[in-house]
Amino acid sequence: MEIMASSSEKLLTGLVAATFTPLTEEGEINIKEIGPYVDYLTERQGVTKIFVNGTTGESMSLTVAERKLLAEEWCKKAKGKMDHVVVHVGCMSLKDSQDLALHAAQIEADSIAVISPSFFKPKNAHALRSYLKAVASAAPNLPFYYYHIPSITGVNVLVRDLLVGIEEQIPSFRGVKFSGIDLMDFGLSFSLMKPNWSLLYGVDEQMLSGLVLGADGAVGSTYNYVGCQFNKLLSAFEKGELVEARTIQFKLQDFLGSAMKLGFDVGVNKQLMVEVSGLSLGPPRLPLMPCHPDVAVSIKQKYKSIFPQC
Ligand SMILES: CC(=O)N[C@@H]([C@@H](O)[C@H](O)[C@H](O)CO)[C@@H](O)CC(=O)C(=O)O
Repeated sequence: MEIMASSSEKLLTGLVAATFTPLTEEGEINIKEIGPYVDYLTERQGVTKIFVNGTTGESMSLTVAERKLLAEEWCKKAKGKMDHVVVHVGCMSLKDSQDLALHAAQIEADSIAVISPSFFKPKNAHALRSYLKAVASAAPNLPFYYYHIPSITGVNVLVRDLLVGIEEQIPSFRGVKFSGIDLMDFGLSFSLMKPNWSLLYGVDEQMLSGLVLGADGAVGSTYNYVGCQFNKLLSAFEKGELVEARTIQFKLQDFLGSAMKLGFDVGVNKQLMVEVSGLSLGPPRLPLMPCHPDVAVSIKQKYKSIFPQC
């Protein structure tokens, strides 16, 4: 079995934006918007790590060919400007995931992440580990992350159960993107962590709680447009300035609380990114519905009142 050279490998830490997928108004991939998107994140938000083709990127609504095109363009445009590109390669079919994992290695992505299949669900940690191992084997030299998001997949295998012995099954395993709200599972997972793994938290409105428990960083959709504030939260936390860190966290909770009352979902979130960044990202793909203009305007007003400097 091939073992990764790990001496030069950096831990995945800090803020990682889960990117939206730019589409044209007709619903095709809008590849030309990716360059400006990378510049917006690095120059305006101070975000230099991205998680592409994930939930926010509507990966499960895209074809394998579209996902390859996107992954390739994100890697190309991020080169020399960003520090890390994680390509999410999870699919319903193991073969598709293996194909995408191999492709991610060929285009020199920094790492891959895999969500659990959710039509036929793994029944337990052993089944999920076996599935992840089969995907990872297609790209054995790429750092590999499990993407835990039970609210969407309906797969409730505890991360602390999944991690048991996983390094023997998947030598390229490097950690978890934990987009769940079970902070006990998150906390107990740390006892199984290896020094070269990262545990990244994925519920933006509770990021500070994740940090308090030991999160190495955070992956989320809102870091696309409030990354500048959340970098401040991270540095306040690192300096032990908890009051400042809480103040920023409460602001995001205030903002998202209002957005949720208006039906916040990936479609609304995407439109908000359009309004805030000026990028042309198009509508979401069906079955997600485009955001009603009045909703976007009202959420943007709230956004501007809370985050005037972003
Ligand atoms: C369910 C969901 O979409 N969760 C988001 C969060 O960033 C979420 O949008 C945020 O916490 C607001 O609820 C991320 O965890 C998803 C994500 O990182 C991804 O797009 O892969």
